[in-house]
Amino acid sequence: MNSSPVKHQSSLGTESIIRLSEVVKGFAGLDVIDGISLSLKRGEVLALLGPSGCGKSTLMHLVAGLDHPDSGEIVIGGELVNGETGRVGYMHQKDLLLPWKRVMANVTIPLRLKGMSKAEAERIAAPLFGPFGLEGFEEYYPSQLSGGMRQRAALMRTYLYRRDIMLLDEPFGALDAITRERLQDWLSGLISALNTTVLMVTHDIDEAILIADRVMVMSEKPSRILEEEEIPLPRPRSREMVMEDDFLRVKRRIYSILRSGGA
Ligand SMILES: Nc1ncnc2c1ncn2[C@@H]1O[C@H](COP(=O)(O)OP(=O)(O)OP(=O)(O)O)[C@@H](O)[C@H]1O
Repeated sequence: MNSSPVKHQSSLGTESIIRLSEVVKGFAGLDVIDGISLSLKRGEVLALLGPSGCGKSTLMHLVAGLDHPDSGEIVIGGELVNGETGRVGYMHQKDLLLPWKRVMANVTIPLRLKGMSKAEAERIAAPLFGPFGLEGFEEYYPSQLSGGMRQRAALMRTYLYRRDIMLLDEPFGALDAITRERLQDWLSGLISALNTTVLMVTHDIDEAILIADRVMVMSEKPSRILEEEEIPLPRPRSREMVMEDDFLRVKRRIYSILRSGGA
C-alpha cells in the first residue's frame, strides 16, 4: 500500500476519458483557474478538493462546456470540447428537478432529449430505480420526496445522460449533515457498482476520501493543483472507516495541504 503523497504531475495518457491540459480561466481580468491539468481513466473517481471560492464550480462549468477556458484544452472521450455543451451529465448542489413532472419523467429527460420514445426511455430507466433507492417512487412528484431522494433522482438523471461519465459539483452540499453522510456512503457503493467515471468537486475532506480513488487538492484562487493523493482504502468503503488509521492518515495529510495553501 503506497500512501505517500504524489506531487502533482501530469498523468496524461491516451487512454484518458477526461483530460484537462493547462486550463486557464479568469473573469474581468482576474485569474480564477491558473493552469490546471488532470486526467481520468475510465472507471476512475477523482475528487477535486479546495477551499470555498477557489474556482471548483468554474472548473466544472468548463468541463461541462458551459463556459470556455481562456486557454488550455479540455478533451472528453478523445474529442476537444472547449466550450461545447452536451457531452457529459452535470449535477449541481441543487437538484434542479422539474416540479411539474413525476420522478420517472424527470429522470428520463436526457433520453427523451436524445429522441428516444417514452416507452423506450422508461424501459431503460426502470431497473435503475432500485440501485438509486427510488423504487416505488416512479410516479411521485419531486415535492413529495425528501431532499436526499431528490438528490438521488438528480443523480440518476445525470447518469442517464451519459453512463460512462458523471460530473458532480458538491452533490450533497445543500443537505443536512445526517442525510449527507448517508448519501456519501450510498454513493461510494453505487459508483463501484456502476463502474462509471466520476469527476467530483467538494470542500468536504471525508466525502472526497470516502468516494474517490484519487484526490487533487486545489489552492486558493488563482487556483492550481497543490498535490495529488491516491486513496489507499479498499472498497467497498463504509462510514466506520473514518475512524481508522489509514483514513485518518490521509485526512491529516490533505488537511495540512489545504491549510498550508501550497506555501
Ligand atoms: N461568471 C462569473 N463572473 C465573474 N466572476 C465569477 C464568475 N463565476 C465565478 N466567478 C468568480 O470566480 C471565483 C470562483 O468561483 P467558484 O464558484 O468557481 O468557486 P467555488 O470553489 O465553486 O466556490 P464554493 O466552494 O463557495 O462553491 C469567485 O471569486 C467568483 O466570484
